[in-house]
Amino acid sequence: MVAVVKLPESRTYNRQECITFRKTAERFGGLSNMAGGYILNINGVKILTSEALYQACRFPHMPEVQRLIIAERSPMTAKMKSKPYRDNSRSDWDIVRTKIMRWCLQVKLIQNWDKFSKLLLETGDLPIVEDSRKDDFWGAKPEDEEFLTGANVLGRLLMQVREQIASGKLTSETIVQPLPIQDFLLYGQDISPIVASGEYYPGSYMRSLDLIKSGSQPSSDVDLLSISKHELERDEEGRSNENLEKELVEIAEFKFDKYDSLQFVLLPIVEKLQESEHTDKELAKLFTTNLKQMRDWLKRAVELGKVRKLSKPVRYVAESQLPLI
Ligand SMILES: Nc1c(N[C@@H]2O[C@H](COP(=O)(O)O)[C@@H](O)[C@H]2O)[nH]c(=O)[nH]c1=O
Repeated sequence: MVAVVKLPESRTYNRQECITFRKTAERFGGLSNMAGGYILNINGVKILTSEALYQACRFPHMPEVQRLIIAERSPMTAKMKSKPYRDNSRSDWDIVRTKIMRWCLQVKLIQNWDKFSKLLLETGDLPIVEDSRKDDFWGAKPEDEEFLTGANVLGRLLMQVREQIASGKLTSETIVQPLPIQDFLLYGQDISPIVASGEYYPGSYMRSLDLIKSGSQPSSDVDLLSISKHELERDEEGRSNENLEKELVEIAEFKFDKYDSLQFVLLPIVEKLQESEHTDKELAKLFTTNLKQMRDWLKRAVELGKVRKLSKPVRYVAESQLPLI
């Protein structure tokens, strides 16, 4: 069955009454996905522009193509890199692309809060329009000197995000949740919740995904913890409630603060170290993060008494060999 995608209606904008942008060097050029200076970090992967992120989202099933796109320094070249593979974009691309674009903008905002929120708010309450020579879906095309016509979906999403800032729905502390769609992946791994600092939470996060997908979006660490509790109740795999209760206690004892959200990070690392000892380099590779980030996490795990650091050579092992789950 072929899904029929309803296209948003086209509108006409008077240039004099709008904020328009075409080139990134213009006054409001930072609103463009092509704008540099808004670095993103997804699952520990540095991505130079929201354009590269958006294009990479086409290919969750082709991590090698994602790598080609993300490796490009120029956003336009990143977009060009995706061109030969476009026919292989995820099969529901036309249905999900607008949601994905909104998510990309939210990530751009959260990880570049000061600069991007300021720019968005400087647009006041004027319509925002991407002035595009050829794209009247994301932008609007000039009719003449005065008017532009198009669906202007990017401009409308930017206005939505602006509204979310003004209403306090989005703040610098917001955790942007991954979209509740199938195969929302970067380099073969589920995309994790996004925070300003770019820290990410592999492993245990997976356990919350079913609930996110079922429509119950966790909004805080507390909610995510309670998800583990739900999981606990509906576990049918023979895992005893007692052990799962223990997991919850273990998680709670990590004493997270708002930015830590360490339950997502440390638990899988500790689990790994219960199987066997590992060096920090091995762990960084296993959890696809950089060495510095992994060392920070290990330091914290050692402080919390969950992991022991061994020397000569330096390696790590879980303090407790008891299964957490
Ligand atoms: N077509 C165009 C821009 N449009 C941008 O391209 C992105 C969407 O790409 P896609 O949906 O893959 O065609 C999105 O960020 C939109 O704003 N930008 C530019 O500088 N120059 C262009 O020629």
